[in-house]
Amino acid sequence: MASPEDVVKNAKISVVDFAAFLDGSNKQAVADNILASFKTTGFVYLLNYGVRPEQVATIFDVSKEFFAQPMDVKSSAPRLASGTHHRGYSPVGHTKNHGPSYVSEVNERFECGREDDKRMPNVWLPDGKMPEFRESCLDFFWACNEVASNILRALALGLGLREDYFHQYHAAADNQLTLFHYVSAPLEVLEQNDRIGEHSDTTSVTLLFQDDVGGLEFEDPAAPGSFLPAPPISGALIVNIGDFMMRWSNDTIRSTVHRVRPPPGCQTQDGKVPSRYSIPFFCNANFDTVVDCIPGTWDAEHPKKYEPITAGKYILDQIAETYDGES
Ligand SMILES: O=C(O)CCC(=O)C(=O)O
Ligand SMILES: [Fe+2]
Repeated sequence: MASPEDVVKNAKISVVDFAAFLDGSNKQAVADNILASFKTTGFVYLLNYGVRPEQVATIFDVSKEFFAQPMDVKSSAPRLASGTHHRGYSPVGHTKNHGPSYVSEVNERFECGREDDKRMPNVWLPDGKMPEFRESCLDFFWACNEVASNILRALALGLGLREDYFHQYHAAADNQLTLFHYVSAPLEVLEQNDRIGEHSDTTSVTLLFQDDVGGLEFEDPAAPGSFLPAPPISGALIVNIGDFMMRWSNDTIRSTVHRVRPPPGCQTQDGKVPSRYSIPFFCNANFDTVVDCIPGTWDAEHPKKYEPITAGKYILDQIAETYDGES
């Protein structure tokens, strides 16, 4: 794993210690640093973001155990055929890369949300299979929801707004937790089929937990079309802004294109790139609340570029395209 110092030297993403925001000792300075990183790269690394390392380790263990189940077990919690129903298990090949090559992506995933979401009910394993799985996923979902709320408070302060400005727009927790398993595969296969293709997220903010394998890359804001690594840093969470927040901020903060490739110089095992596990948490504004450009992001000289919209309409229109709709 890279050290924070290496990342600061080699990449453009800031590494920010969130402790002084959470304990209230230096909120504004932390908020300003986070906002500055979102404006330049769309990403930030956060240290001391408020989740115990053991809780993160536990969900990675649970994820590994889930993906190690036989296919008939995993498939007994299938993602539904609708392209917009992002719940349950999707095997390798069920998503397409929307980048230049439009090939299948070499990952399997499990997606879930809050348990009382009537529009998109969760899809769990049948009773008796990994009995702790549901509770572990939901515990981690709510831990992530808390982290995201704190980041949105920092973002509001950075933007010169009331700290709870974003709260009312995210109170529904219309969020999604995804467990990803990028399967081990020969390098040639991964050179022709992305682990995850170039995309930007549709969210307000995304939290990304990754193991120590690496391979996440983001588009260099200074050189569109070329990518820089966002390597794992021990104990740090990666946070990135999504398209909805970029639009909401009248394009004053960036949603940056990113992808997952085999990590540069990775050691193959038996000619194969090692598998990788990651856990993104997609934090969305309430699907039913109309939002208009954030105060302070527009004025007579920088008029609003966008009409008011709900996150539900915006996001569902976009994610329907990501799945092939046949499975
Ligand atoms: O697995 C990763 O590192 C990135 C995942 C990602 O970008 C996504 O699911 O939107
Ligand atoms: Fe993403």
